Amino acid sequence: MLQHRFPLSSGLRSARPASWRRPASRPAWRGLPRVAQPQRSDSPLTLTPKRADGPSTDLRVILGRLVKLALPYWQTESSARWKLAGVVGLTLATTGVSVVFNFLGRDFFTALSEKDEVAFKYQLVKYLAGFALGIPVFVFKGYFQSKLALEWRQWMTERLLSDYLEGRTFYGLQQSGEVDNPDQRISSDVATFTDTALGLSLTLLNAGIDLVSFSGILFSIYPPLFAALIVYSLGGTAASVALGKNLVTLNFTQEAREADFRYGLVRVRENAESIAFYGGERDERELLKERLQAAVTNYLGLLTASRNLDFFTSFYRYLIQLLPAAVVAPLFFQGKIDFGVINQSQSAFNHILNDVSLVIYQIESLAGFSAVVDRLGEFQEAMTARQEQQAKLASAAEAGDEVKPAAAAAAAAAAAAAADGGDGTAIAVAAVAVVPGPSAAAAAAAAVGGGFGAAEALPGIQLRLLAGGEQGGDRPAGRRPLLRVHDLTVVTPRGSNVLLRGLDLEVPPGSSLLVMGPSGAGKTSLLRAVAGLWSDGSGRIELCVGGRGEVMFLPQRPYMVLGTLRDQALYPRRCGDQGADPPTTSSSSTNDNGGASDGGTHAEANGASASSSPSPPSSSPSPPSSSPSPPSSSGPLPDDSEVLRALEMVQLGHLLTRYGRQAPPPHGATSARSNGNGNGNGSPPSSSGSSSAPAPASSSAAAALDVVADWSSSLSLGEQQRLGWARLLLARPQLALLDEATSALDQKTEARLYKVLEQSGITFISVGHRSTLREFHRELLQLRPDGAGGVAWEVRRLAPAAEEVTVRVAAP
Ligand SMILES: Nc1ncnc2c1ncn2[C@@H]1O[C@H](COP(=O)(O)OP(=O)(O)OP(=O)(O)O)[C@@H](O)[C@H]1O
Repeated sequence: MLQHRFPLSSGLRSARPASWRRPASRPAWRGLPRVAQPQRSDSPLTLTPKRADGPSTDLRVILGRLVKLALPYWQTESSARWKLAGVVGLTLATTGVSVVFNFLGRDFFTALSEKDEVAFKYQLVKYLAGFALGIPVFVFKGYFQSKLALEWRQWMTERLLSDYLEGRTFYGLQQSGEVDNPDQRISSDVATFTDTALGLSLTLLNAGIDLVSFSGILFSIYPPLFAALIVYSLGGTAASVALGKNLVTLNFTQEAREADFRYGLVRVRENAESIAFYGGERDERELLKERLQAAVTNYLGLLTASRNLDFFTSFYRYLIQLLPAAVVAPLFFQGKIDFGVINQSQSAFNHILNDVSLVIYQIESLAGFSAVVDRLGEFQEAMTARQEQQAKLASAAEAGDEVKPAAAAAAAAAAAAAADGGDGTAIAVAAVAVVPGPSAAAAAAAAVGGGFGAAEALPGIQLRLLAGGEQGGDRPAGRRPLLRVHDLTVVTPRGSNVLLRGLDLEVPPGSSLLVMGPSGAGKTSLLRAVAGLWSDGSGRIELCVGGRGEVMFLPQRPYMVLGTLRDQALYPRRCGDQGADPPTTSSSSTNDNGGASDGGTHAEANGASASSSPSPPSSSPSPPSSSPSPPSSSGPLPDDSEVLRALEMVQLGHLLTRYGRQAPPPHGATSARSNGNGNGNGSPPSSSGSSSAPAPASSSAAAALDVVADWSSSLSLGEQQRLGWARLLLARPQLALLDEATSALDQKTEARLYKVLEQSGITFISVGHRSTLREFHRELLQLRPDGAGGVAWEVRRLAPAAEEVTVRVAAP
């Protein structure tokens, strides 16, 4: 008899790696890949801290997550609803075809038993015709179902991706370690989810209709047989649910262990050179073996649990095989039914058994599926919580809420006290507040107790992106600070350690600030806070720039993207979305400070520090005439001539020669984006690209821009740093944050790069250890241990050297 039931698996699943699948011979396995639980945080294999509980086994939680994950696609996409209706129609048709086959089979076997050759031939033809018409229904149903699942998967993956990459959620999740292996969840778990959710829903629907159709048939043949079947299958279902319960946890764990193993291999690939230099192969092998062992051990547990369940399901399945024939046979012997009816009852019986025993046969698939639902639900909830938290901070910043007035008042009092003490050098003083108030109390506790857990009461750092007129009160445009830091306390993620406390700072447009201090003092963390990456702590950071794209960060080891040399130079402007997405800001508007340097004077007293910043030195440069003033980070993409010029300016011309030789033959012009410009006069690249009279870019140099290589391993660190500087010159943000961005360069190159940067009019803040950096900056923020486990800070004016003066200093 034709078996009409199609398994849940589809083409999608077969595209996934086959590792850890159960042996194909095992009958109960319907192909769902194993899904695992997050590891306990005490596991030596844990890459990031993970939640301490396991997967949820609460049916209500799982169902709630299932609905939240599944509904949006069908609610949003009307075309998907139509397609689903089509697939449901085909599913119903398969049941209809099954019923027809059931009757065809009855007549076929009856004709056979009656030795009626003519009737037999006729029934045979009818049966074959039924195959010809019915089988395509099954095939098309499977095809369209898989196609719809694939479309759903694409939609859902794109949605998760945009949530993940929006508002730097990916960074926050990585820092907090809330969810393990997000990559696995986005790629493999979504595929499993859509594939199974659709397959399972249709299977359930099919089973329901099937049950109704064949119950009628079986009931009409022999009601006691029908009743026995229902009792048998319901009892079996209850037993299999009890036996298969721990499969959810085992599946959950398996997925995480496999992801950890894979991630270990990826790290070896990404850090091949360092590992080779260290000769760390043995350690890597041991680590990978440990991870493999963890996956194998869990899988053995999974196999054992499946084996035990299989004992039950196999007995259940095979025990019942003879029952219908045995029960109905007496009726045949009594001549009450034809022989074909025995076959028909067997077929109907199997159908109903499959329908009612769905849970038993699919228990392992269901266990895997609920683990997937749990992982994806948890992931989505973590992203939503993070985005809500960011939105709250942004709206608090927008409302201009004063987060800690008590602390500010205390700081002002401390400032006054220090001024009374009068040591003659302190123009402004900031202090850790010592009056009651959540953040003040936490900061004070941190100062005394080393900071662990102390930051929990801090309300978070407010980062505001201001319109030009908002900041600086009645100060004229162009004299308002580009960056203003007010009473800032920075705390490491999860509040484990308080770093800077009560920092007050102003950076005027066109100015430059050098941040120095011992390793671990919190220099990079300050930049993270300014860039909006860290929001744990308290205080306010105001950026008077045109958008988030107007702040650019240059790390010590620049990120090398996959792609061409041009892609490297233009990163992250390739997609033309710069300036968008300012999630942590209160307002996004054009800044009237622009990139122009006016030597902005800051004499404003702020609430916390009674500051009276002196004017920046008179030597502060006006933007050089060769350097176009407005920032272009939101302008059109630089063309090839500008890219070439920027690379020349950061002394990477040799790359153009080297890669120009390897470049593929030019296609038409040098490049679609090339305009043949390139003046090579050493001026910063112009966003207009037409104001200068450039020499034509050599075609081989321009062709070098199309070369694709593994840039992070084929360029030296110094070259990568210079490429980072080229990015900066091309993006021309209003504010650049440079974190030891010249550490791998010789002093001559470093001096040249800073000169070009200063000429460009970009305001910059550098973090560094070399004393030679002082000559390229106007102010210095010096961090040093305060002797009580915290960090004291001091702001000094640097140039001209003879007039160096302390501008602000933290109170002891
Ligand atoms: N993601 C993190 N989670 C917890 N602590 C962190 C994290 N990142 C940094 N820290 C800690 O915060 C402190 C300050 O780090 P930061 O990178 O700001 O120091 P730094 O002054 O830039 O040091 P260096 O000069 O060595 O680069 C260090 O003690 C560091 O261990």
